[in-house]
Amino acid sequence: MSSVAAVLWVAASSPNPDPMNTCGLVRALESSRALSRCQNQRMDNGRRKKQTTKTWSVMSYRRRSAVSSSVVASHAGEIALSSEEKVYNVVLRQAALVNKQLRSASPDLLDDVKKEPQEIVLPGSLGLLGEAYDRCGEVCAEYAKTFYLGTLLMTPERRKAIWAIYVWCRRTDELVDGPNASHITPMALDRWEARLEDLFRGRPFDMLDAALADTVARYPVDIQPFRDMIEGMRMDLRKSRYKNFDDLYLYCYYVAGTVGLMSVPVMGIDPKSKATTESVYNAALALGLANQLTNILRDVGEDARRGRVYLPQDELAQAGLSDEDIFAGKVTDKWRNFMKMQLKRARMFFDEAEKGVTELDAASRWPVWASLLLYRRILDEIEANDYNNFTKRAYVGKAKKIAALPLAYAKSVLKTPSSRGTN
Ligand SMILES: CC(C)=CCC/C(C)=C/CC/C(C)=C/CC/C(C)=C/[C@@H]1[C@@H](COP(=O)(O)OP(=O)(O)O)[C@]1(C)CC/C=C(\C)CC/C=C(\C)CCC=C(C)C
Ligand SMILES: [Mn+2]
Repeated sequence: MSSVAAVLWVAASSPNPDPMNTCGLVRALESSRALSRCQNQRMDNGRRKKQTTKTWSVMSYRRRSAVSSSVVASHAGEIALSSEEKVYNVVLRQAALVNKQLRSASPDLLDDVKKEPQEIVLPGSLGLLGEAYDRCGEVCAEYAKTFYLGTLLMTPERRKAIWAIYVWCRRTDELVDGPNASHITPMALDRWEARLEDLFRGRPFDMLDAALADTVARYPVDIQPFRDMIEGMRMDLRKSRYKNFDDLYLYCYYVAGTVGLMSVPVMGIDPKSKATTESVYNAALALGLANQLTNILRDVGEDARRGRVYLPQDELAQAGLSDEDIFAGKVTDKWRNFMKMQLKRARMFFDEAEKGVTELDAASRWPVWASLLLYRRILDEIEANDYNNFTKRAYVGKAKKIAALPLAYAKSVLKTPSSRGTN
């Protein structure tokens, strides 16, 4: 197994977007990923590849609720894929990449999984990769303290990789949500995507990209969810209304479901798990969707003040509501009833996600349970605010947050794959 050298080149004057202003001079890093490849192979050894069959529970809820059909017939009579089906193809692609890793008997399994052998070239002085990961950890600790603490339970290799993914997601979000958001154009997002393609080819642009380049070379992480998150940011630039849930589903997948698909290849699946790889990825997707739906329900007033209504227009109309009611911001019975339905759907996605957390590698379960419980609590707070999400921000207080942590820990140790069905 060869150790790999990597180059990180950064031009301070480059036109490339740099959401966290980390551009510096040309740097050189070297990484030896031989050891981690072996560890990585071990992590899923013993887990046999399983038959992939779709679990349709959330989808069937959507069918029952007649919010939108799964397959949409176009005017020309062609069958167009629904958002769920488009997204499901990405789930299958990611699950296939992981399964390919499981099947591979070669110690150089990742070179086998990835289409071409990875060589990250970082000219100049060597050995800065550790520094790059440390910086990712600092960013993570600064932006998401609880989550950062949770990652400390993971193995050092996995924790660093999750930090690198977190930082890339945060930087991507900052492009459209950060202080320079008003200057961001679709062209800037195209450049950000070109940087992404480069880092997946082992040509990172800066230090933080180099950490991610190293991560995606070590773990079976597909590029598509990353491309799709950028697509979500493009969507945010060009669109401020969602005609139905199918439309909203795609947006939620782009900006949050993708995070689940990026994270699980690093977090790992418990070798004792009897679940299919695909079902675990579906659960990861569901947690991202649940989080984003919750985010949308919490921020209705704030978004309206920015001229944005993420709630499905057809469902608003069915409830006898319109954008004007949202801009007026009055909590009426119509609004309460509408919100009850929205909360119910978000909770169904959380329920779907729970099935998958149990299947994760033991050390990864706690941070995921903590994030799930804390985010789901926001829905309870919306209820406690009598559905006033126009002027009150649903917030989980410190005491409730702290109380959720041991509960998350208990779930992560008591709900194990082998005791599934009994808990
Ligand atoms: C353990 C854990 C939570 C790991 C995920 C780590 C990770 C890579 C997080 C990246 C998050 C991020 C910066 C996303 C960018 C887009 C974004 C901001 C999405 C919203 C997050 C909430 O952030 P916030 O409340 O700060 O929102 P504002 O920016 O203020 O508007 C999202 C709502 C989505 C985040 C989505 C997740 C954390 C998905 C989690 C799913 C998994 C980790 C998969 C777990 C596996 C199973 C099997 C269930
Ligand atoms: Mn945001």
